[in-house]
Amino acid sequence: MTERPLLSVRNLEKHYPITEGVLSRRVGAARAVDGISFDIARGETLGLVGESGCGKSTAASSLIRLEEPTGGRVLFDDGRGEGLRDVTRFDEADLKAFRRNAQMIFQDPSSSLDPRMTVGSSVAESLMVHGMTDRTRRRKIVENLLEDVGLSADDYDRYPHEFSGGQKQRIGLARALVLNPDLIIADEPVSALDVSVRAEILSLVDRLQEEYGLSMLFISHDMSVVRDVCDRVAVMYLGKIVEIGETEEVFANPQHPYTEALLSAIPTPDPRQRRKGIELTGKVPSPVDPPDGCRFHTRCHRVIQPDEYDLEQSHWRSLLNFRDEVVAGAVDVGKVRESVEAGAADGDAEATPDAAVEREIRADFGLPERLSDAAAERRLGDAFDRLLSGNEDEAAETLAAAFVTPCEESVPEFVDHGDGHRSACFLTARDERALERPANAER
Ligand SMILES: Nc1ncnc2c1ncn2[C@@H]1O[C@H](COP(=O)(O)OP(=O)(O)OP(=O)(O)O)[C@@H](O)[C@H]1O
Repeated sequence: MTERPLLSVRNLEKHYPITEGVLSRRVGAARAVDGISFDIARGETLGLVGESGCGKSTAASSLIRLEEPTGGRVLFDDGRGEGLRDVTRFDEADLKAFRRNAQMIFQDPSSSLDPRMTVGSSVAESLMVHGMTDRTRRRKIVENLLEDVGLSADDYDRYPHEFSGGQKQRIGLARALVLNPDLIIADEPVSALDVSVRAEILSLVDRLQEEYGLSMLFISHDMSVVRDVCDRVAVMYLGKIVEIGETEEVFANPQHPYTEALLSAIPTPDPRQRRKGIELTGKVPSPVDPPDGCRFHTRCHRVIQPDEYDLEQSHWRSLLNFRDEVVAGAVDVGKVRESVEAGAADGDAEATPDAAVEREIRADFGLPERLSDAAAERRLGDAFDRLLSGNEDEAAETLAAAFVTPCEESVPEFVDHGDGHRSACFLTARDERALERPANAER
């Protein structure tokens, strides 16, 4: 992106305090947004995508200061010739002007419509708040706008309950556009709508964005929606952006395993284009206690093995899942033993019950009866011996010492893949290093 951005978000943070007791003593924080940075150029749509709970809505409400950010800067060019100014330092007057210039569209359009007000009055309300006293003029502007979003001027005097979900979202768009903003933040604008009307609303958003020269932050958990409307996409995981780049490039050439997993979940009717669905196993972490190192390592299907092992990748993932569960005290050997014994009572007798219990646990975690790597198998066997003889703490210690991924030992930096495509994963960092040769080091 060469031109100066309209919006530049720098290390934005929003941490919610976790409190305890009658005195509300602060005992921790949910790091909902934990240092994200991105730019949006004039006329550009940036998608912010990720699973539910990764911090997308919090990012939106913090950058528009519906909630006060905990840290970072939000730089916005309000067109007054002063260039980028820091929204987080705006006083009331500046904030009012900013909110006129940066509007939000929500998932549920009904929530922002007063059922007792005609839709025309609802849309016209902010014109009045921002000083347009001429009623006839207000009505004219709103009628034109209603037509522009695919409704009719006559709808001005109707009430919200008379409209379908899709039509209400059209009203939401009219409300957002009435003050001629430069930036729209659309938070899951089509997720609550019937599939049949989603495409209509998305193409309307696309047209309006072009027509009004809008910049847009488009929040969605749905990669296929993002592909339809966004010029660039930022993939968010547990409060952090893990990959960002032009939509086409990220879709064609995803660099982060999390992006790859999200893309693999997109249904496609064309069997030639169908990607193999990637099943993410492992613990889903909480923003209150995010994992060390790369935050995705507890679920990553490509989690890196240390040099000392040479295991099938899915077995390495299973080993780490097993380690984490044993360390968390979540493997109930007694229960497995009971179920194995019940099976044996049904005639499926086993000579060595411990071996049967171990087999059952291995199967539960997707671990084979023997790992192909002898050293790893020895250590796993050792941990099983301790676990099955009731020494759970020792088993946990053995596993924690034997199986460590480099992904949990340090935080991956962003790697630049060109044209603003960046991702933060040790795998790509390693590949880039492997490609670097002294001969072209000066490039
Ligand atoms: N007021 C709050 N206090 C404490 N934690 C919160 C608060 N609001 C959100 N969170 C937590 O912050 C994290 C991010 O939530 P957020 O709603 O921003 O995610 P999201 O990606 O927009 O998800 P969704 O699509 O479900 O809305 C979640 O773990 C959520 O539980």
